[in-house]
Amino acid sequence: MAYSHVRPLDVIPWIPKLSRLTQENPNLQHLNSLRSRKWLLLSPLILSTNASSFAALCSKGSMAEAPVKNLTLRDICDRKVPEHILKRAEEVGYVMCTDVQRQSLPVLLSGQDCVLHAQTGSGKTLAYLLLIFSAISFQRYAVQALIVVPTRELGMQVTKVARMLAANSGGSDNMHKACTVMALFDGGMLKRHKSWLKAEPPEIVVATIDSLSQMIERHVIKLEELRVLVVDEVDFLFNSSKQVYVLRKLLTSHSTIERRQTIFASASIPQHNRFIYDCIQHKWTKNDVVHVYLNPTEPMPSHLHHSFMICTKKKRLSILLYLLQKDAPRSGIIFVSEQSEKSKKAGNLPSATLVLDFLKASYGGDLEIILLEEDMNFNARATSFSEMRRRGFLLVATDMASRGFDLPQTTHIYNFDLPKTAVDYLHRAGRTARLPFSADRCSVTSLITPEERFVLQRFENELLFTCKEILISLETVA
Ligand SMILES: Nc1ncnc2c1ncn2[C@@H]1O[C@H](COP(=O)(O)OP(=O)(O)OP(=O)(O)O)[C@@H](O)[C@H]1O
Repeated sequence: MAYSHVRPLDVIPWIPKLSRLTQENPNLQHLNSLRSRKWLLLSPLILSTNASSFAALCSKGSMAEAPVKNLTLRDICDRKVPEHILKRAEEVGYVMCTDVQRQSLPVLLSGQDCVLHAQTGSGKTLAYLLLIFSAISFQRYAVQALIVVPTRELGMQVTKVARMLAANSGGSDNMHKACTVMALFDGGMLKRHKSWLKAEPPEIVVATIDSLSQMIERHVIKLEELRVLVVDEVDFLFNSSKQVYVLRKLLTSHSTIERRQTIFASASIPQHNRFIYDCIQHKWTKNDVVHVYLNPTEPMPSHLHHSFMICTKKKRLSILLYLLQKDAPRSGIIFVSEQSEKSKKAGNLPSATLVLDFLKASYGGDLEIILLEEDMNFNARATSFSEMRRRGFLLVATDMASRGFDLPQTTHIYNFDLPKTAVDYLHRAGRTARLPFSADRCSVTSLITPEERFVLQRFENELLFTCKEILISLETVA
């Protein structure tokens, strides 16, 4: 079901619309009864469509059968998003709306603040970028949209999509100024950015919190003209003790809710009702913020297949090799945990090194073996990232690769080490099954010890999925 759960507090701005609709149309009378309940289920998209189509949806009683399912991006964005941006989106293959785009774009384009809460790989990035292109002026030299991201790699991806859409924004007649998108990530380029920001401020900035805070402190970036603020992977940023202070300041002191539209996006917002309450209380968003919440009963894509294999720590490497040979992934990610201080002191090798060295010595397949972890320097990380985009890969990575990475050719995820939390599991799993209209079955396989079975079971209960055990005779594995 594609409805959003909204508390009475959040629903206040919608009530007049609801009562107008029910007066106009007797089919909707039963909705009145909902008002007396503690929870109200309603869809912002439905409320923004006309009364008769709303009635049709209600009488069918299911969004799955709704006629609006086949909307194109143009149906929703026409005359709101500049024509050349829409054309460009179509050229690169963004024609039909994904579910989250269908539900959120009417809300976003109406100017309301929004919490975008939908599965990994559902297309949240394009939804907020289309809003940005509708809200900024291409003729003004000022930072008008800011997208805050947790990692440089996610930032590079968002920048790439934004630049792709903005290509040709200057128009063939050269009459208009082209829209510029600045990537502001830590990594030694900040000097050049400083002059750029002063001389010719870009319309859109994509930034990590650290670099942004440096630019704000030095008064290099000016946010007076900010129209749209997007915080991507919002739960991650609010959870990080390093980032949360700057983020709060950005939301309340460096810009104000009256002048900007605020969008928070993530596939996981634990205690989302509490979060929305906080958004309003702390004035991170306006009071009528809309929570667009898709698939609450299915937080992960349905075409994802989950399995696990029980083995001892000693056997894990050879089991991993066995699985890689059996699965023959198009591309795959092997997630390992960061090494603990205790393990470092004991002189053990980190999982990342163990797996990398083992695969380099024994894999023998066609895929490129690549490492990506927090401790790598900027250049090494950038090289790994661009290599992954060029060919099939087996990426060995810590959880830094679990948020927002969009590598659609990834068909298999392996949890060499089990993630710490269900939210981490969800984001790791979300690095596959990312092609919105594909029916390919992708998979997540966890290698666990017998003692870890109950942890995985807890994730299954929390994320509402079932994990199947792979049973093989361990003797068949070298
Ligand atoms: N309308 C569309 N038509 C076709 N492909 C789309 C459309 N919208 C998005 N995509 C593609 O879907 C993939 C996932 O999109 P995106 O990265 O925005 O997901 P997300 O919701 O931000 O996921 P995550 O929560 O993991 O960051 C991308 O490869 C993107 O190009």
